[in-house]
Amino acid sequence: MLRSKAFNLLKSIHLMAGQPNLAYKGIHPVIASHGHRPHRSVAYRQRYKTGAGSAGGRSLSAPQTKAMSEQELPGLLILDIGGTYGVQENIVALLKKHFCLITMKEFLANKKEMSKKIQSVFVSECRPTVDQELLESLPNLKVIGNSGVGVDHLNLKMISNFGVKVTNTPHAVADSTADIGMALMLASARRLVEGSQIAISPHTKYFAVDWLGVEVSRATLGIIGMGRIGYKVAQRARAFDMKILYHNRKQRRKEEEQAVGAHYCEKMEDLLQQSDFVMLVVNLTPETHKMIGKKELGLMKPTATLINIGRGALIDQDALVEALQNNIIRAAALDVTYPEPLPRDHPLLKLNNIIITPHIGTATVQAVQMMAEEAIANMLAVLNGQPIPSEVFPK
Ligand SMILES: O=C(O)C(=O)CO
Repeated sequence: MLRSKAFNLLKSIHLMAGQPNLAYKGIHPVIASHGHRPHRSVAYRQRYKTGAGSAGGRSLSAPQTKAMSEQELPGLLILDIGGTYGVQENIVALLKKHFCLITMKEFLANKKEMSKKIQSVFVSECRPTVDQELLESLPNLKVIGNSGVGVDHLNLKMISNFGVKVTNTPHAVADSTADIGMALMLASARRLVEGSQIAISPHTKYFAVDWLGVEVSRATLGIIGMGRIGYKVAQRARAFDMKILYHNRKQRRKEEEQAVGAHYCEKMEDLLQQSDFVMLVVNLTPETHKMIGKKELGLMKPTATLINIGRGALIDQDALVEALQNNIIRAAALDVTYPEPLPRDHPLLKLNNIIITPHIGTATVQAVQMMAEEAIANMLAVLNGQPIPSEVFPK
């Protein structure tokens, strides 16, 4: 119901703007209009009322923003500027067009005054997060804008009890995360990391036959979680002539299934038994926690590879270590682990049939920019009392 409402909304926006209707293809106006260029389309401005073309509501278009002093803009709490957890300078500049930025340090130094000003918090996936103490000290907080799709680091129920909304950025992350899934699959299949290490090592005598890989082309890919990202993975896999299986816990996706020629497996077990590559693309919830354990790994082919671009805790890592050590499965390729990063003495790091990347699903110049834009649009919608493009609700 909600999905179809959102779909119709996006559809009408595109029609209004005289653009081809991309919404049905899963292409969000932000992404569709931006590509690699930081340019806002009319559709984007109308939709999110951030540009000169916006009408009705409180527009934060360039002239109005100019007229407002920084102090008049709604206060937005960010962790920091720069550094490991901080917001990058270009994103700071973007946020500053619409908000009066307050860093955590500034907030803590002057809690009394700052707490009244702060109406929104900008958080990044998996970063130090919003706890009860912080919520209690922000009486005017209305929205937490998460930059990223996964919100498992936020206690949605508790936040909602404070009357605060949470939003995420499912559209902005989809392409880059699907790309990293493909990159991990290809890298693991063709043993790219090992190959690179050998090529740059002092040994000059090496033979490709010593580290044969497996082919991705025409192999069977089992996608667990055919949501927006899973579907994008399937679209890419089609170009490799892969046979695509998928399993969704709740909802069969017939339209997407037909569009990419995927086969639905009602039972995850069937997918695990038949796939050469199994890719996890699901959110972490109590139901999906450790959904891949000893039993599930045991069902996979000994020649199969497990790829995880969801969250680390979807997999029982002890069981994975055992499976990789005993060649129960061929290999694993993980963009996510728990914790992140893994302790340096973790047994997963001692294996040679694994690739681990440091949660870089959305680590592209474009995705970071688009996530910030989507988060801004969400937060402004909440503050302006407008329909919220991507709100996340507690279960
Ligand atoms: O958007 C997210 O939550 C991600 O983790 C992408 O890698």
